Amino acid sequence: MSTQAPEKHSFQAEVKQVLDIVVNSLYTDKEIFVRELVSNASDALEKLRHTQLTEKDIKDDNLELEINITTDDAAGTLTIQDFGIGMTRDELIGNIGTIAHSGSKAFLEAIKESGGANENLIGQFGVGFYSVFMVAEKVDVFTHTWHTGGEGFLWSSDGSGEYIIEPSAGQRRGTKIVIKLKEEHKEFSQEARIKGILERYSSFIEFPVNLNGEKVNTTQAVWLKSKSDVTEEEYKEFYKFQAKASDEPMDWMHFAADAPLSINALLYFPGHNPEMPGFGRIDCGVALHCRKVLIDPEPKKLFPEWMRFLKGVVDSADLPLNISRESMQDSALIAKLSQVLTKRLIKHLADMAKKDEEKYNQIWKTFGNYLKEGVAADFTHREGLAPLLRFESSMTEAGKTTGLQAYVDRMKEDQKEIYFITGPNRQTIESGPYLEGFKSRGIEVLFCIDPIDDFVLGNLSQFQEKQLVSAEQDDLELGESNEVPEGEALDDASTEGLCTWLKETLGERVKEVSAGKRLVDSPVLALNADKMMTANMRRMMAAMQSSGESNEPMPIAVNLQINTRHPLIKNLAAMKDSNAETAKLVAEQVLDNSLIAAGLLDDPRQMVNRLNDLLEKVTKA
Ligand SMILES: Nc1ncnc2c1ncn2[C@@H]1O[C@H](COP(=O)(O)OP(=O)(O)OP(=O)(O)O)[C@@H](O)[C@H]1O
Repeated sequence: MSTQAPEKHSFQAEVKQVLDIVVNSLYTDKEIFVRELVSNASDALEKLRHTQLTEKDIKDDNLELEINITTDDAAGTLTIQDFGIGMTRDELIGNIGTIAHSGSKAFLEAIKESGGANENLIGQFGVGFYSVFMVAEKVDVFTHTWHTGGEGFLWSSDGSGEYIIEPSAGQRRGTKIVIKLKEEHKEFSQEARIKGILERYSSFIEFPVNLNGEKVNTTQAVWLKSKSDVTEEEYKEFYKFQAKASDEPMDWMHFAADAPLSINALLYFPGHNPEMPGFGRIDCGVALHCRKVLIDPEPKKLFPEWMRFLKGVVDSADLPLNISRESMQDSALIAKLSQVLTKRLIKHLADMAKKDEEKYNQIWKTFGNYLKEGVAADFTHREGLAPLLRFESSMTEAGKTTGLQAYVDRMKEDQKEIYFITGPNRQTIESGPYLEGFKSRGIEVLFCIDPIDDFVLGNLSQFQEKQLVSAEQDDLELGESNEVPEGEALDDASTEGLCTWLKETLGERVKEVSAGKRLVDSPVLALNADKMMTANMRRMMAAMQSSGESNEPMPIAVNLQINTRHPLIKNLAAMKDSNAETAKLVAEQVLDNSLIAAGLLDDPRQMVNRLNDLLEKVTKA
């Protein structure tokens, strides 16, 4: 028997804030608290089942692993009891008096950012239990931990700011939550109301759920059934239950195999991207089971990092039941599981891309960034993932994409490389000078509009033994143009003279100046002299540096190609001898124009002053 007296505690400041939001504004749909508490009860039973595998001194070991719910509309109460793991006094304080999860702060910020109520947030940040205070006048939590040596406690609160904890003798193992309902929410003490909710939310709970002594769920593991026995509705409902989601899944993959491993997997593509910008990486949301017993709800090594957006369940009868989460991390079995499932998922996507392009495009729009991350970082599956990449290109309509395979299929026989151009959007790429040399030769170019695209293609480096090459690169062999260029070109001597003069005049700012074959309409083109770094990589590195201590612009090395048919270049060739002072200003300006088109001009101030000088000269006449 304990000698501890009732103790009053204050909720942690953050809990008070969370409570305030949860109670006053978060949910319009009050009934969600039932789902939260029943799911906590189920988690507690799951933990107990796991503990039973390794521990001996389990209190009330003969108790059924079940959830008992009772309603009492005369008293206006609802009681949810499980014979699960229970809580010690410290666990009570740690789990439901404070928010131990670092998620609490993120939750509060997410609420602020999203501008208020958002039901998706609650599951993600683990404030589930507190939802009970939307409907409760008072909540009593009676609990006894699983260990025979432990004690029973009562935790009690009206949710306003404080709670009490006192010893409570005669408790059975597990947790019993007695909810005294607010007058206006008495409906939740009616059996019919609760039954309706349980039928919707609890049908997938792995333990019997009894309402006033009658079982309401049909204990079933959807992932172990054969595909033909599961309806579309069941798949969707199971997703909502498993991922604690309120949206519908975009797609799912239900897969069973006996060799090389026994695997049953049900993997979902959520209805939206679960990773919110600014909130860091999410953890893997696919739970690992062994013959229906939960081994780990968020196994770290089950999948490569880029697959973290998936939800669902993997069950393998080959896993030892008592495998610990730690030893699981290094298990060869897990590595094998991971390999089989990852390959299978990639195949699922490849099949979808072939059979249902529209659906695949939707998946690509929402989860494409994860697949790109896979290509960039997952060496093992890079080759499998590469055909799944999608880009706009010079041969697609705006907003439509193409894959690398389709690009290769369209390539002309003499084209050896796959080309890509980086830019902030399609319009900028199309109006820039880089594309014209490709267009005039009928060569397709992929548009890298997402800042990480050229990094991804750089890492992939080749597709079907064809090099992936940035169109900014200087030494491209594009072959002869199909278009007959207009106008006379400068003769060789004048061209050489102009190139030498430009190099002297522009000094360190250019590495080489030459007459280029790529240009059709533009006077000059700045080409990347640095093979290792595209202009976009340079921009990204500059952005990283400017957020650090150094603000020095990164050195630029460009090779300048001139279009010897362009009137501006021809005029300049003459002007350098007749009016050297103005010609120098024009040369500098022409270089800056090409750097702007390349996205390489760091500081436009000098250019603005020079333009003013030039305008002054023009307006004088
Ligand atoms: N019936 C229960 N038995 C044992 N422990 C419980 C029970 N209900 C809650 N807890 C403990 O309280 C913690 C907090 O519960 P809460 O519902 O607020 O968040 P959570 O369940 O961790 O997160 P989420 O709701 O996102 O799953 C749980 O992690 C668990 O440790």
